[in-house]
Formats: sequence, C-alpha cells, structure tokens
Amino acid sequence: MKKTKVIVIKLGTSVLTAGTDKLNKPRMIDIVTQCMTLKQQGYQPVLVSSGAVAAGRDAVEHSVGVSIAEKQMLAAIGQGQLIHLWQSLFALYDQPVAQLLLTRADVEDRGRYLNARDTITQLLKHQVIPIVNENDAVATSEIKVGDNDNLSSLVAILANADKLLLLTDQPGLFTADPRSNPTATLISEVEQIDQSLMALAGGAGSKLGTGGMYTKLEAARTAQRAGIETIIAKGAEPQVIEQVMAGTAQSTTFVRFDAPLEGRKKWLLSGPKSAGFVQCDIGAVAAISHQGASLLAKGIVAMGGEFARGDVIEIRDLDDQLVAKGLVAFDHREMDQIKRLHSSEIPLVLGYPASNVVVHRDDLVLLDVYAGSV
Ligand SMILES: Nc1ncnc2c1ncn2[C@@H]1O[C@H](COP(=O)(O)OP(=O)(O)O)[C@@H](O)[C@H]1O
Ligand SMILES: N[C@@H](CCC(=O)OP(=O)(O)O)C(=O)O
Repeated sequence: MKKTKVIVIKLGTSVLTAGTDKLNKPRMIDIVTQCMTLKQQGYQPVLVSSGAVAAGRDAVEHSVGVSIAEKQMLAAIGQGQLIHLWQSLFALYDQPVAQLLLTRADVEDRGRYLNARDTITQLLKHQVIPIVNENDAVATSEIKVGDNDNLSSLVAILANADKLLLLTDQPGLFTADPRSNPTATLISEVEQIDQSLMALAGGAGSKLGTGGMYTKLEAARTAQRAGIETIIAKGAEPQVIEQVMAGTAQSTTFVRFDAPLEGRKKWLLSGPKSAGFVQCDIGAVAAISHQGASLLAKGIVAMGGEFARGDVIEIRDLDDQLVAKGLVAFDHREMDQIKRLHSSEIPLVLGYPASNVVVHRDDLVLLDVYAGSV
C-alpha cells in the first residue's frame, strides 16, 4: 500500500495575524480550506501554529510588556483561544484536530521522543490533524526550542514528513531582508545551507514574530539532513499550499539530502544534549565524513566531559568544530585509556573484551559543514 504523504505546515504569527496585532479569522478560514483540499488530495497535513502570544495580547491589555514571564502569561491565555479557534473552524468540515504542546525536553530524551512520535503516528492513522505549538507557558530557557521554525523541523522528523512548508509574510529567502533592501531578489532554490547563506538572513519582521529568516534556515538545514524538503512561501498568497504542491508557487525550495536516515539517526538530528566530546585528527574526520566509516580510537586526540556507554557525544575536529554526533561505545574513563590506540590493543589495555569502534557508523550523524558530504 502506498504511504500517505505527510506535509508539515508551519504558520508564523505574521501569517495568522495578517500583519496586524491579533489573529485574523478570515486568514485562518482560508488555511483550513486549503488543508481540507490537501487532505482530499490524499495528503496528511500537520500544523505547527504560532499565534498564542498574539492571541493572548489581544485578550488582555496591549500594554503588557515583553519580559519572559509576561510572554509566558500571554501564551497561557492565548493558546486556549488559538486551539479553540482552529477546532471550531475545522469542525465546519467535521475534521477532528488535536493539540500537542512540546518543548525541547520532549525530544532530547529518546524515550520521550519515541512517545511524541507514537502520538503523532496514531493521530495521523486516525485521520486527525495534529496542531503543534511550543509549550511556552512552562518552557524555561533550558528546555525551550525557542522558535516555531526549529520546532517545525523537529515535528517534521517526528511525523516522518515528506515536506516541510514554512508559511510566512515573504515569498521566500531573499538576498537580503526585503523590508530594508528593496532591491533584494528571491532565491528560488538552495542546495547547501552554509555560513554565507545564513549571513543573508535577518531577524523577525514584526515585534510579534520570533527568529525571522535565520531560524527558518536552521529549520531547513535540520530537515534537509533528515531527507525532508523544505519550502518557504507566502501565507497570504491565494491557494499557496496547492501551488507549492504543484511546484508553481513563488517560493524558496531547499532540496533534501538524498539518503533518508533511519530512526535513531533522525533522533540524533533532533538535537539531544551531548554528555561530552572527543576531538579527532584529520584522518579520522575524513574517514567518517567522506568514507562513511565508524570512528576508531586511533584518531582520537583529546576528550572532555563525563559520559557513560550509549550516551550522545560530540565529535569535533582539530579546530574544535562540530563534525558529528553519535552514541559512544565506551564511558569517559575507558575513553581516556584507549584514545590513540589501535582497535586490537583496546581489550589488552582495558582487560576485557570491548567494541572495536568508538562510535559505530550506524550511530552517527554528520552535522554543520560536514553534513551531506558522504
Ligand atoms: N534574507 C531575508 N529574506 C526574506 N526575509 C527576511 C530576510 N532576512 C530577514 N527577513 C525577515 O524575516 C521576516 C519573517 O520572519 P518572522 O517575522 O519571524 O515571520 P514568521 O512570524 O512568519 O515566522 C520577514 O518579514 C523579513 O522581514
Ligand atoms: N510559540 C509562539 C510563537 C513563536 C514563534 O516562533 O513565532 P513565529 O516566528 O511567528 O513563528 C506563539 O505561539 O506565540
């Protein structure tokens, strides 16, 4: 049986408020209609909806400030209104929806990540549209994703999505912020999201938005590595979702990397905390980044942190640049003893049989400038 394609659609505050300072119902009706068309075409939409803070601000005095505590209060007020509105609009089509409020802590831990993934899978199986937002009311800075662009790329991984659609107030990524640079031009396709591209992206366009174009590029980069195509397009454009699916929308498409990753690697991409790091020589970096090899003890020149077997660690190059993340086969005490050793020497030094690799290639994902190089 052909798998139904899952499309994650992120709706920025700029789209949901239509540039005003409160939720714009006609705009939301329009999105609902488009989602229902998408569903009739056999796709499964998952929404990542911003707008809780904007809805909360509209419900109380507009003079409430922008401190973290005040924004959390506004989100607590607004989230209920936001989901209520979505629910009543989708109900016009007898379409059930579900609310999921996530934080980074929900994906950092592998058990919680699998739990969130199972919930989304069940919802989709039962033809329910999940509507996700960050749990702003309780998320502290340590456990926050921080912006819904990055959250949407994590949701796309959790939902095993085919496409991530970031709808905003611009038709895509321009060569500079089009608000301040009227001569900037639209970039229609991007292959590699490198530092020079990130430098084109500025901050949010409105006081209610978070992150601007920069966080959209971060999200596209995560999705790209997970084998998911990302498209940035303008939410106000009539039938924009249909146009994106048909490939006719004015937009920026970030092509996906070829090899879709299996489950554990996708989780590694979603940004679990690392318990330590190893620093590797040029040969080891080349072996894991160009030959798809496992990381051997021989290439490890330094290490840091206190980690146990099976923990996530960072693999860094000699300039301390992040190369990869992976699940380590030794604890930090063992690692200190075996670094620089040939694999055959490890059991002799430790005094017991042990893995002959430090991080197996199946437990490793390349990151940043190294991503996509195998
Ligand atoms: N290079 C760029 N190309 C397009 N938009 C950019 C760029 N740099 C900054 N921006 C700004 O990013 C804004 C969209 O981000 P944001 O305000 O966070 O919207 P949303 O609420 O949809 O997430 C645009 O209004 C634009 O002003
Ligand atoms: N979670 C917040 C939105 C955070 C956010 O990233 O906003 P935006 O840049 O408008 O997508 C809210 O619901 O107001």
